[in-house]
Amino acid sequence: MRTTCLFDLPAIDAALGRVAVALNQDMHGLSAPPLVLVVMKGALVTAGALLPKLNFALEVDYVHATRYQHNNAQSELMWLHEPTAPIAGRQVILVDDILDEGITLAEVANYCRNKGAAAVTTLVLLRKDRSEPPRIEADYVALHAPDGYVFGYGMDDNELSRNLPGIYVHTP
Ligand SMILES: O=P(O)(O)OC[C@H]1O[C@H](OP(=O)(O)OP(=O)(O)O)[C@H](O)[C@@H]1O
Ligand SMILES: Nc1nc2[nH]cnc2c(=O)[nH]1
Repeated sequence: MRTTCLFDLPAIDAALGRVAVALNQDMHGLSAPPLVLVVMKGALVTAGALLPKLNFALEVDYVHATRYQHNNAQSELMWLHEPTAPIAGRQVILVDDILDEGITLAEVANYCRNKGAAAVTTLVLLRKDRSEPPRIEADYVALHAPDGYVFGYGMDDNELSRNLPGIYVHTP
């Protein structure tokens, strides 16, 4: 099996730059700093690259929720860490690495709404273009990829390869 690079670092950085410009415009002039919630672990690298491109006052916290083991989706989302920052009444910006079936992002967004978030905005590095639509669409999408398991730039391949400097797929 070979490994093929879908997006290298300059392509990812340029795409994150484009969504940052849009987010900066949309969040300009808010009355209170929004809460950026990073969905661990996959969004760690995306958040690290995105945050310095944002030019408005914001607070950062994280949620750790997972539903993929050994590259396969489980039906249940497992919550490993809930955010500690206050959510009620705030604008929340969810940052995740990948939107696949959309179950993770939909459940985390619902969690925030149930905690009383004033608004929930979603941003993903990569939207996987599957035949079935995801449960939720992201408000900001940096890149699109065809269906197939991707890894690198925070995304794991059986828990490895999150450190790869690009987004990759296995090809026969
Ligand atoms: O749209 P979905 O089909 O729900 O999949 C997307 C989720 O899957 C990955 O997380 P994973 O559960 O693999 O945990 P990880 O972030 O620790 O890798 C990814 O980081 C997203 O959060
Ligand atoms: N690493 C990784 N995690 C995912 N979570 C949902 N889809 C994927 C994928 O293609 N790769």
